[in-house]
Amino acid sequence: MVLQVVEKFVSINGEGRRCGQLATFIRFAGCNLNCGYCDTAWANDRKVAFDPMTAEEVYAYIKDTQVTNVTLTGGEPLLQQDMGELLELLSQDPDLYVEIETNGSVLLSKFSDLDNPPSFTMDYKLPSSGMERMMALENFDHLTEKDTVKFVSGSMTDLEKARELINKYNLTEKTNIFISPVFGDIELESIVDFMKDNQMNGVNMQVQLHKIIWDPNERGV
Ligand SMILES: C[S@@+](CC[C@H](N)C(=O)[O-])C[C@H]1O[C@@H](n2cnc3c(N)ncnc32)[C@H](O)[C@@H]1O
Ligand SMILES: Nc1nc2[nH]cc(C(=O)O)c2c(=O)[nH]1
Ligand code: SF4
Ligand SMILES: [Mg+2]
Repeated sequence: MVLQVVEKFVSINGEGRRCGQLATFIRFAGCNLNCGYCDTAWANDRKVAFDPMTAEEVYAYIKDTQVTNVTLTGGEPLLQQDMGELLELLSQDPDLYVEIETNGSVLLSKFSDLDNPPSFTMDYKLPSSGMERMMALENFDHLTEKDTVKFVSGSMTDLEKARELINKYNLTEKTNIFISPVFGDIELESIVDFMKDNQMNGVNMQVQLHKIIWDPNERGV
């Protein structure tokens, strides 16, 4: 079996806890969701061209970059059949900090037997994505202080839902929380106002940095 890699590159991470730091990105083909706002829908096309790579080849590429932060993304990376093998391999290298972006529909419990698990950045898909029904709420029980829940918000309804979930599942006590705008779809100030109005302590607002530096549709950055 192989991993289906649609692009791999070094850039600054434009999202998450290590935003602004160099990272090696590996983007995998295919996704089980179809979010209305998806900025990488091209990677989910059934006919997308991919590089078939073994876990060892992906690891060799990462080491070759000499960049120690790694972001595995997609598409939905946790749907790759050999992802367990890759995560196992990466987890044995103490020099690497590995993040994996995942869409909230794949059970994280499947990956809980790793000795040194990656940092999971798990989206909860809010109403404006059109995919909320696919969310596996039990994933909230598997997140730790190493992980992140991300709420990509495109409307006030989305923000309300994020607030409700943060409170209901006590998420600020368990893990890191980010609220990000669906790029270009919501007034940035309205997110800050919402956070102020609702005393959202311990929550980070974040705008995708790479979309400010480069053209928002640019690939490989
Ligand atoms: C393309 S997804 C790939 C990983 C995984 N499928 C997921 O959705 O988390 C990577 C991240 O980009 C975010 N994203 C996609 N389109 C976006 C947009 N138009 N504006 C802001 N964030 C977006 C997703 O919500 C996710 O957090
Ligand atoms: N620079 C940059 N940072 C990112 N952080 C997460 C990304 C992603 O697509 O998952 C991403 C991306 O595509 N580019
Ligand atoms: S889950 Fe991620 S890759 Fe899949 S459609 Fe949604 S944003 Fe795009
Ligand atoms: Mg992206």
